[in-house]
Amino acid sequence: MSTATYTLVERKGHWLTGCLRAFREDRLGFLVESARIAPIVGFRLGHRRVYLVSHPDLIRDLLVTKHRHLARDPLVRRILEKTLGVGLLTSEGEAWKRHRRMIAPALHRQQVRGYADSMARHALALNERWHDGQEADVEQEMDGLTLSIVTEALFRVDSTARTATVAATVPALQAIATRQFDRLLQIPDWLPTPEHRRQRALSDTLGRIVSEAIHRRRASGADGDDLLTLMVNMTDPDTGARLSDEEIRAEVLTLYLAGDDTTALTLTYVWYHLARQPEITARFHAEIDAVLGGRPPGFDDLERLPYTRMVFKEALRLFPAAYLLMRATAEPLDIGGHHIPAKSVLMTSPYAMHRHPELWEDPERFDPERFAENADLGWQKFKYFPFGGGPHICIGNQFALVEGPLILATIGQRYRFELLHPNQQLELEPQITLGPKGGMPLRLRRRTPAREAA
Ligand code: HEM
Repeated sequence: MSTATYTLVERKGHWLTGCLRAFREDRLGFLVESARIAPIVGFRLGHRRVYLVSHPDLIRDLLVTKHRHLARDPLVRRILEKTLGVGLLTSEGEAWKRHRRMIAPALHRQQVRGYADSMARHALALNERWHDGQEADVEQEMDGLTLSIVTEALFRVDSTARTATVAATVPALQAIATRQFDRLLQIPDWLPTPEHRRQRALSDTLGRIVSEAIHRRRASGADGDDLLTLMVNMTDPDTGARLSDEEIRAEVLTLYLAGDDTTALTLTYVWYHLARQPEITARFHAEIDAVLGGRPPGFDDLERLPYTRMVFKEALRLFPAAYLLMRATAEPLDIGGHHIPAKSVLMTSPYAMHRHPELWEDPERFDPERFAENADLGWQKFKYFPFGGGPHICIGNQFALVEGPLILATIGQRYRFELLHPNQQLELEPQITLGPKGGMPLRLRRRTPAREAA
């Protein structure tokens, strides 16, 4: 735990709204600028008192050492709860601990190994569907791909029938939650607005699919290895209790919401950068061609694809999908030698930290070499934390770290990507996650991998 005193600077804003306007108009700019002002920057967003923490030692305090004194941000929690119910992203205290303890083994790296073939198979199917010269919104394509992968990991045997409904429902629910996050004033939940009715209907549709699938698993005493069957059969190691249907339903929806577009966005940014940087693309192609020689990759190939993994990690640095982590203080708290009052919001931004000039050389450059095995990183934990840290660290991080490189290696063998025009620029749109504004239109070029395996 850090006991030193760190500088705190107050950002003054409008007497009524504080820094709300700057935060809404250019959220990333505001976070990056504030992170460079001081290790702790205090400001108001409307009536909410906020502190942005931007020093690795203090981020450790926030996520690890002092996590017991902090809760999820109540606004975020309320919006998510309407969509998901009470699951890993919305529960607190003992309830959260119990769910985490039970679900973590299902997403352990050795368990994820069992999903690797399906990850590559779905990417191969996309290769077959695409054609040379096609112009595609790569963000949408990656989103569809990761959605079908999560669906199969969750439902396995009966995933195909579910995919179409889920594919229409999950993004629509995500879009509603995003709009609600961005709103200055929340509309009371009990008001039967068209948006609330649609949100309820979509959530019910998904809930029905999950409930039917749970019912089938329970009725047949199924013994499969999909996530749903694992959840149905799970018992709490301490108490022997099982998850209820309602709890499983919430966890399935949570895994969809947290696990689908985060990975899809990271992949989207990789393809964008490969389209811009031919030297990196050439090295990437050389590695996958040499290691795979045209065959689809499997879990055991990952170890022999270090450059592919480095490319994925660098995209997670420059474009961390979870660009802003938030906590709320239930009681007064000391952070970095300063008194933080109860009911304040504490934030830290992986996006701002991953681009901090005091921590990274030439931080805006996309350079996978930073993650080379023998590179001298001068590592400080919490200078790079795309999956967060501490007890709430992303439970799907091993899933993403297997899925991402496997998709890159499968698609990279058959396609390369081109910008639609040489001065095509990327504009970011920070919502719940960090997406590209207007999608990611790119041209697909079919390629033939070198045949010989190393
Ligand atoms: C590149 C992909 C991903 C990124 C960048 C990412 C990022 C994160 C981050 C930063 C957190 C911590 C949030 C906080 O501390 O407030 C988190 C939590 C979480 N993530 Fe991920 N995630 C990714 C993929 C996934 C996948 C594939 C799954 C599921 C299959 C998943 C499920 C979750 C869940 C359930 C939590 C809540 C954990 C808890 O509070 O105990 N994520 N993720």
